[in-house]
Amino acid sequence: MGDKINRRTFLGMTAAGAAGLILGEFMGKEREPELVTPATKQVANDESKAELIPFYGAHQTGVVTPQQNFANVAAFDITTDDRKQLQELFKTWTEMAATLMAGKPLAEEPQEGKFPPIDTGEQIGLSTGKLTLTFAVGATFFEKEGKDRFGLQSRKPQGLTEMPIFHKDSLQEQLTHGDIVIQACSDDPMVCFHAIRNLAKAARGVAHLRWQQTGQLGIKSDGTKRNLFGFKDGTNNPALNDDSFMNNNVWIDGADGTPWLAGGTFMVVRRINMRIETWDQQPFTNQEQIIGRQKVSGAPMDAHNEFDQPNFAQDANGDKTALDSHIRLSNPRDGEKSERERILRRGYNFMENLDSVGRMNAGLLFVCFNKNLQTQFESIQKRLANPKKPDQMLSYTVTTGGGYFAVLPGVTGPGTYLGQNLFG
Ligand SMILES: C=CC1=C(C)c2cc3[nH]c(cc4nc(cc5[nH]c(cc1n2)c(C)c5CCC(=O)O)C(CCC(=O)O)=C4C)c(C)c3C=C
Ligand SMILES: [Fe+2]
Repeated sequence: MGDKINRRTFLGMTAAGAAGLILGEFMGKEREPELVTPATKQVANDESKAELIPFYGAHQTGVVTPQQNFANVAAFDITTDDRKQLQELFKTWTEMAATLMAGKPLAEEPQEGKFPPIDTGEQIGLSTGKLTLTFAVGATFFEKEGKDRFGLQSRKPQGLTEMPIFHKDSLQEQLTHGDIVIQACSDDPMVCFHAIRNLAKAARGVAHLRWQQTGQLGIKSDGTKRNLFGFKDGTNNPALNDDSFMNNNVWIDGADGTPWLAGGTFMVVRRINMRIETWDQQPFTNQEQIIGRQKVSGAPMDAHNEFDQPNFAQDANGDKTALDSHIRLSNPRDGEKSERERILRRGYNFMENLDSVGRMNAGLLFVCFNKNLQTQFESIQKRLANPKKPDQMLSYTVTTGGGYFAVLPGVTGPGTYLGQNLFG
């Protein structure tokens, strides 16, 4: 950081504004020869070997990006009622996200000794681990307790509500909803943490953290990863390069009635605690019946290989795949209707300390993306949580948090920012 910034101005600004100014200066210098310190050199060397995920594009990253091994999902409550400050925060976050995903520090080193560091520094020397940052807004961003908070109420996407309470849910207020959510994913959990920490730091005075949830997958070079029930999870997800699927089922287009959201999608987050100890007492064959797939191979109950399709039409009574098994209720394969309902899942396992009664506090941070919350996620979820014929798995899970969010369209290039069409 040079001496160009008037310190009094810096100290008098909101943190978000100040960070924006500093970043703006930093970003503006990108084309000039950079000061290469041992720290930046180390990052550059590592990144030349590793892939960086490009920040700019029609869609945000972290949706169809192949899953990294770690996630940190953080929800924020907005604390200002000043629309301009909020808009400035989104500009700042845009620059920060572009910088972080490019593997660059948020401030040049060494930083000014008289002031708190701009960049907290724990990522120095680490590869970004294909860091992606995905920004989304909740229903209360637009309207809270009937109040049009920022003059944006009329822009609230149709169908964006607070996440309803489904049968057997036990939502905890401090783990649920939020005005804004940021999903950070990377192959290094420190990189996820660093990103969320610094984005939260830059938001001081404008928004503060409401909840934060980490998640992880087993580190495995290829193949479908497993959840904490020990089953392959993600087998029948759509292929990430299936553009036709993504355009039909995931990406929102202008025709959806919310032009500013074209290129975005809806994100569902469900923090689902799994009753690991109870599950572990279930016989092997029961576990397979509950899920509706073979445990080791991941194949359907009536087939041999993981990616074979089950034939439910030939198993009307559920002799092979139980009618109330998880996969049969999730996707009954009823033709066109089932195809239209399909979602893109991108969840992570979480494993925390014991809960207050000594059980393992572990489960699935379920994340999915879809074009229409009601006709896709909710339609599936209502079948799984139908009190008259619930998913068998519901006896082993309880959802304690999460929310519904609208993922903003991508930032197409420098000079534009996240949510520009929303504020504009
Ligand atoms: C409402 C959506 C879903 C929730 C919530 C959910 C929770 C959940 N799922 C598993 C484990 C598995 N899910 C599997 C498949 C699967 N799950 C959903 C939806 C929700 N799951 C769908 C749409 C599907 C695909 C069904 C299909 O098309 O066949 C599987 C099987 C392997 C796979 O295809 O991924 C497993 C295993 C857990 C443990 C869980 C909550 C804790
Ligand atoms: Fe599932």
